[in-house]
Amino acid sequence: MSTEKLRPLLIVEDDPALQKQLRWAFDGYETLTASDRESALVQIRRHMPAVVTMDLGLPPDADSVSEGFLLLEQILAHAPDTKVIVLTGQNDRANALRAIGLGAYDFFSKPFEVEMLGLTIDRAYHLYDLQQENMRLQQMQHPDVLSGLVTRDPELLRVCRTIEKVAVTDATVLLLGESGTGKELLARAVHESSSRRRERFVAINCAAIPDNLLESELFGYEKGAFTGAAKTTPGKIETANHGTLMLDEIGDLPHNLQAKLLRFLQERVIERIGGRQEIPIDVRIVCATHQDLRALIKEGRFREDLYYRLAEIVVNIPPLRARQGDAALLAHAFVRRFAAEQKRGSMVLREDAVRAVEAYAWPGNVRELENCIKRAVIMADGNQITREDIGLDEAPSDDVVALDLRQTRDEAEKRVVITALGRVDGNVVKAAELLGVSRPTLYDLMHRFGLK
Ligand SMILES: Nc1ncnc2c1ncn2[C@@H]1O[C@H](COP(=O)(O)OP(=O)(O)OP(=O)(O)O)[C@@H](O)[C@H]1O
Repeated sequence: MSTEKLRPLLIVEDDPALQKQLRWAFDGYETLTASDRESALVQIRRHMPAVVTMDLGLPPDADSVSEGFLLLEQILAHAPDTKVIVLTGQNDRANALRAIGLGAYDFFSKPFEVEMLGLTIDRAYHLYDLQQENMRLQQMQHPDVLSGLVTRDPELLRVCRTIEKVAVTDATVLLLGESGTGKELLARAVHESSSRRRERFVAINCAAIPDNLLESELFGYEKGAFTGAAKTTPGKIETANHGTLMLDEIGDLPHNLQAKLLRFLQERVIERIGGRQEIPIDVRIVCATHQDLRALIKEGRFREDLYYRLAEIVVNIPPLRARQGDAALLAHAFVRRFAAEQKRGSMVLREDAVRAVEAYAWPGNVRELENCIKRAVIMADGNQITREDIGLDEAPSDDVVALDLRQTRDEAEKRVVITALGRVDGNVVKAAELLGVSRPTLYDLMHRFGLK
């Protein structure tokens, strides 16, 4: 049996018989079905299918095409690269052309030949793949937007690859990580790598604004909506229209605004405070928090339904202390950057400073390290930055990773030899077999390590 994963194909069709026929005909794809607009949008958000076939006449009023057109617009607003193939009624050329005008990929009038539809679907996937590949190549030509991010940690490098992949979709991204780990840096990277990069990136910190002002900050207000509302003012959501909105510290969003944000995410329209007009907004949401949202949900402080809307893609950013080798790497990079900014010529970190940086736990993560190095560059007398300039305690020697390869290897070998001898109760013949070395070699090793 082939283990290759089938590609998702969404079939939006309210007639169960036709739905079944299409599923059966296109079993080379992972067919997903939806019989109305709401469930189709759920499938789109969840699976991001490259190709969708949709009936224009959908419930509640299957005789009209209004739901179908609304769905078409919503699919293309959410995932503009999706290839939507519209199925119209007989002799319904006007609606077919209108659908194409709105961005549909192709249309078929019912009744249609399933084989023809199949060919069109295959071609749509092919075109989609070409366009994605093209976009990827273009991005390679425009240097990596993550190039400002310094890391060699495998976990964070994986995060970067995820960011690059999801950036080109319109999926909502939830960044989880301690304060100062680089959440805003990655949120900007999502924006810069997306097709929205020429539009605005707007960030709002939900924890930094008093609850009573947050609603007007987010949704804006009309002139006269409350005392002091001297003129109509758009909120951050509206300001970010067509671009990316970063909701930082989303875990601190008060309950009433959680409900309001959820409504916005479902309907993608806002009403300014004191306003009556619904304003459609097309914005990509990236949110971030250092809090454990699942724990907040259990405590009843965060809405579960909102969590699932926001957590389409969840990215966990490791704290600096868990990233291997990153503290020293970043410290060197920051020295270069701040020395250039302060016009201090070339500056270097002395060995004792590097050891201190490696040994410290950095509870404030990269931001703390950045501030610390900036201060040290200003404070250092010569062009060498010492541990004292950095203001960290002397590194306790056993906390520092030994960088001597021979010593590390010796220690590891000694540990393994001792373990092997212990396991076979000191029998050298058996221990040599266990270790896969000859008896004389084992005697040599035991001699070297002073083992009897
Ligand atoms: N890997 C990295 N390479 C280079 N600079 C970094 C890296 N990570 C973070 N920074 C820098 O560290 C500082 C803090 O990062 P950022 O503001 O993105 O963190 P944050 O997680 O959003 O913090 P908070 O939760 O407190 O808002 C910024 O100046 C950012 O440019």
